Amino acid sequence: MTLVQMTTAVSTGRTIVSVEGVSKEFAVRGGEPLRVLDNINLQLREGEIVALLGKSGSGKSTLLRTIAGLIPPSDGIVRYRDEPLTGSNPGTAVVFQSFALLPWLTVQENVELGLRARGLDPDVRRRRAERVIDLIGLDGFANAYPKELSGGMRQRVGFARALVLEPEALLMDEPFSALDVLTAENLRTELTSLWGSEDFPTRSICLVTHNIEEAVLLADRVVVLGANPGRIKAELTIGLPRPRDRRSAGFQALVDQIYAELTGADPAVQPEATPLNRPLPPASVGGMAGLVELLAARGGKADLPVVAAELTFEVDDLMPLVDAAALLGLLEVADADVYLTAEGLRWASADIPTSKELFARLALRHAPLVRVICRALRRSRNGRLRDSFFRDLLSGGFSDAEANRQLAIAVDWGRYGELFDHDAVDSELVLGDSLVLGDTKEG
Ligand SMILES: Nc1ncnc2c1ncn2[C@@H]1O[C@H](COP(=O)(O)OP(=O)(O)OP(=O)(O)O)[C@@H](O)[C@H]1O
Repeated sequence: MTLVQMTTAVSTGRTIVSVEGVSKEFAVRGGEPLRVLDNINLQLREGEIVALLGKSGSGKSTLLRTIAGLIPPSDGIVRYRDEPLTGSNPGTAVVFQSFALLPWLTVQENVELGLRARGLDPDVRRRRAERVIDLIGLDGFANAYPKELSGGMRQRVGFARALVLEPEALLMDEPFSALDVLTAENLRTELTSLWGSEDFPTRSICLVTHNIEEAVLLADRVVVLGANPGRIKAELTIGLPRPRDRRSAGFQALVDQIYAELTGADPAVQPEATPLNRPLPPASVGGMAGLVELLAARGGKADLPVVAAELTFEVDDLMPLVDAAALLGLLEVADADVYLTAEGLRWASADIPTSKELFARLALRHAPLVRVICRALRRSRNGRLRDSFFRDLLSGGFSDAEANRQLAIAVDWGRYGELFDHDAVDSELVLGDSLVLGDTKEG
């Protein structure tokens, strides 16, 4: 782990939650357990906002749920105010990405829900809920039902429902990511000003995000998790004064530095690549081609935050494309710069048949799921296999939605390389006629 002190030290307040040597494994149907968290040590202290940042699948949500006491660690201990947890964490409340509101209850009833579970008197419940509804800008909506509210207002209810419990530590799992850009930005700003106000009961916030800018905007400390299994790769103190200016040089330097931490290979972990431990980043061939062309037009090298800003995207929006192209060996990442490799340069200037052939070779070499599908199809009787066969294999390590997504990405890549295609009528994958398939080494 690297420890990077950026500016002044932040709060040295008392520890509210302490995560000590926590590991978490999930059982996998018919396979080795999946180790999602590995020896995590982390403290949430009074007076600080901590952002947990990491790529998809690095175990951020699992860590948050472990801190909340919603799932027990396989190893290690989580303490609230020095006491080991025996169930849900009494000092925390969680805001979820999906809002998780009960549609048949009004705003007021949704907000009161957690207080009801704590057995509070109805009058006390009502008064506390009204106060929070007011605080979070929902006054006038107490009797509305969730379906009558916009996404931003629904997430306000999500916040109110957590805050009414007056948690010492507020845990938030990508609370802004289901909102449109402007609404998300407004809510972030409001959260910052609530955090600075005297009547805000919460002493510490732990925010899960995969958005680097959001982490730098909000947090006092950013904890970067690496994947397979999730380990703390780096910890950065963000000492920029609030309110923070995304365009300032200091802000951008931190974004660059965290980007480098996030994409840098973790030398301690070199697992054998399989479809389950090396998922395909969600990027289409067209998207990768666009990125590679853009880099080629700049002489094969670019600073990612600059490219993102020019495209009016955030760096995080480009990351799946960058990850996918890096996985295939089309580009390399060093610090915040991306460079086309020799293969990347060839691909950028190839005619279509050459481009397809090169892509097929790279996908077979570097994309485990593409390789596994090709191998199975070549060994099948007639070059065809039901898609549910692969979906079932993937569901050993992924949710159903993620298994479908992995298969869809593999089909997009396989189709472009003419390695295989999907026959939607018969729900089968069908071996393609790429010349590359004749190369026994790759098959
Ligand atoms: N209950 C579970 N059973 C089995 N595997 C699980 C379970 N919960 C999470 N996982 C697996 O653990 C890994 C980490 O998941 P987690 O949701 O914690 O990651 P994350 O970093 O929050 O990802 P994202 O940014 O995509 O939400 C994933 O491979 C996921 O499929």
